[in-house]
Amino acid sequence: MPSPPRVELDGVAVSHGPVTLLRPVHGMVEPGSCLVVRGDNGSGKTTLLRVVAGVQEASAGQVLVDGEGVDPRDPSFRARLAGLLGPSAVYRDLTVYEHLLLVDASWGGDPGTVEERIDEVLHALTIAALADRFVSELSSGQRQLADLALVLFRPGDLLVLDEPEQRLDSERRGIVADLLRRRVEAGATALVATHDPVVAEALGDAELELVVAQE
Ligand SMILES: Nc1ncnc2c1ncn2[C@@H]1O[C@H](COP(=O)(O)OP(=O)(O)OP(=O)(O)O)[C@@H](O)[C@H]1O
Repeated sequence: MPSPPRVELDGVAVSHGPVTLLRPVHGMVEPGSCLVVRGDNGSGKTTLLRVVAGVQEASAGQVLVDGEGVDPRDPSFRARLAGLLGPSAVYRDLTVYEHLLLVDASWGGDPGTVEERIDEVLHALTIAALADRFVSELSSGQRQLADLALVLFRPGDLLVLDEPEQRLDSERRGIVADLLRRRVEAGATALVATHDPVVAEALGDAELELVVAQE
C-alpha cells in the first residue's frame, strides 16, 4: 500500500473579482497526520477544502499532493480522495445499503466481503438500523452519518472533511471523531474543518486558524 500523501498549501488564495474568499494560506500536512482547519464563519474553511479536493480553483498559489498539482479528473487523485463537502448526491429510490454497494463497486471493493464491511461501517456510525431506508428520507443528523459512511467506504487516503460533526448530537460527535482518528492512524492524511473544540482536540495533530478577509 502506498504511504499517505503529503499535502502542501503553497500560498493558496481565492478571490472573485474584488471579493476575497480566502486569504493566502501556507502550510504542510505531513503524511499520516490530521490538520484541523479552524476560523470564524466566512473565514474560508470550506473554500480551502474545496481547493484541496479540486472542486474549486485557487486564484493564487497552489495545493500540492506529494509534490503534484491537484487534478480532479486524474484517476489516481480521484482514487486517493475521500471528501465530505456538503451533502452527497443521492438516488431517491436507493437505500443506504444500496448506496454503499454502489460506492464499493465503483472503487473495486471485494464483492465477497462487502456485506460484512457495510455492516461494520453502519454499526460503527450507529446507523445499522437504517440500512434499508432511503437516504433521501433520513433526518438531517442521520443523513450526515450516512454521508460519512459513504465517505469512509471509499478507499482513499486523503480525507478532506468539512464539518463532519455537523448536525450530530454530542455522543455521535465523539464517535465520529474516534472513527476518523482511527482512519488517519491506519494510513491517511486528513484536512478537517470544524467548529467543535472536542473534535479538534481528538483529531488534530496540527491546527490552521483562518482569518476573515477584511474588504
Ligand atoms: N460562491 C461564492 N461566491 C462568492 N463568495 C462566496 C462564495 N462562497 C463563499 N463565499 C464567500 O467566501 C468567504 C468564505 O466562505 P467559506 O464558506 O469558505 O467560509 P467558512 O469558513 O467555511 O464559513 P462557515 O464557518 O460559515 O462554514 C465568505 O465571505 C463567503 O461569503
